[in-house]
Amino acid sequence: MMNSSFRTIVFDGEKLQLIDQTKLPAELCYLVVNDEQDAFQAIRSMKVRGAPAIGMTAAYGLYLGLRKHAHKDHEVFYKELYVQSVYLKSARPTAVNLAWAVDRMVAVAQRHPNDLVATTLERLKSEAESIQDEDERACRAMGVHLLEFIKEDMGILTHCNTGALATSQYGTALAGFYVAHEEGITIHVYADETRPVLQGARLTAWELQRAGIDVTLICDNMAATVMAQGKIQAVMVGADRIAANGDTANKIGTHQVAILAKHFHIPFYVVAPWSTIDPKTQSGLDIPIEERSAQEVIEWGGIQTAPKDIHVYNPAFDVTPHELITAIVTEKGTYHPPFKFL
Ligand SMILES: CSC[C@H]1O[C@H](OP(=O)(O)O)[C@H](O)[C@@H]1O
Repeated sequence: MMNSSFRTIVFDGEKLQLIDQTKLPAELCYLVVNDEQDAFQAIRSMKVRGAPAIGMTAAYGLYLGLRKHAHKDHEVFYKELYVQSVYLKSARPTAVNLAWAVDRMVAVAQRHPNDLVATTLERLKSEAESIQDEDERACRAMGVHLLEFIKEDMGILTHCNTGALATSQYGTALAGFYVAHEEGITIHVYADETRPVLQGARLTAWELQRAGIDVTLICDNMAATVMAQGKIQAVMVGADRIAANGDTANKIGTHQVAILAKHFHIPFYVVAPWSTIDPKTQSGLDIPIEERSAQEVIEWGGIQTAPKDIHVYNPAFDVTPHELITAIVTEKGTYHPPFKFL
């Protein structure tokens, strides 16, 4: 398994700790999550982010939140389970992994309606741990599958952060880079800085540099230039929700990278665990897109970078139409067009 020097989500059976990703790259520090409210805040404020990571955090948050109600009677406990699950799912709307993980926790309780509250709590704890264990295995498998598309000396452009910080270990698209590195394959990664929250600059650049993988940071508006210069042979990105027809919601700016890749005849790969596929969502038109605060756009680190009271539009994600996607790589294998996830 990957010899990463950090773990994004650490649960010791009692206490949940998360890397506070808003502090990176200046500081690597952990915050403690005590209950569902802490989990909600950590997700909403993007102290933890990345589709699989927010799902795992919500699962643990639900367990920790319900632990406070261990002494309540069965009916009250179940009511609390439903209230907390709805609350946690509302923290961020786009990444389906969040609702998927919470629904999986609720289903465990529903499967054993006659259990004592203490037994249900044990089941919830072990379900949250299973979600994390499965994510770790899925990430490694995605990395192995990606080797089919990664060749020696290749230049690969990525957008946002899809690494160990966004998952339990390895990541999704970045899993391919880590596995290639383990195999002794040299790659040259170009990381878009990813305005406005800078996941590429703050997180991807930090992770890959720390792992000894060759990474070059570029501003988002430089992607066409590096492609035109022949530096990029593949684009690999993650996903927050993949609709039944393959339309993919990912970090804002992904769609324009996909358009550029098509223009320059560069393959464009989406890499995500199976839990990111939402067969109930027919197409990208049905994916809810989170809009975030204007503050993210008009200031950075407390410094004003735009006129006060300027109109701001800040969608956190966009949808890449399936026609622009060369293949979708999951832990189960690689899917080529036409995509049909039922
Ligand atoms: C491995 S999924 C990563 C996914 O999450 C990002 O969004 P955010 O930082 O807002 O949580 C982005 O869309 C990535 O592709």
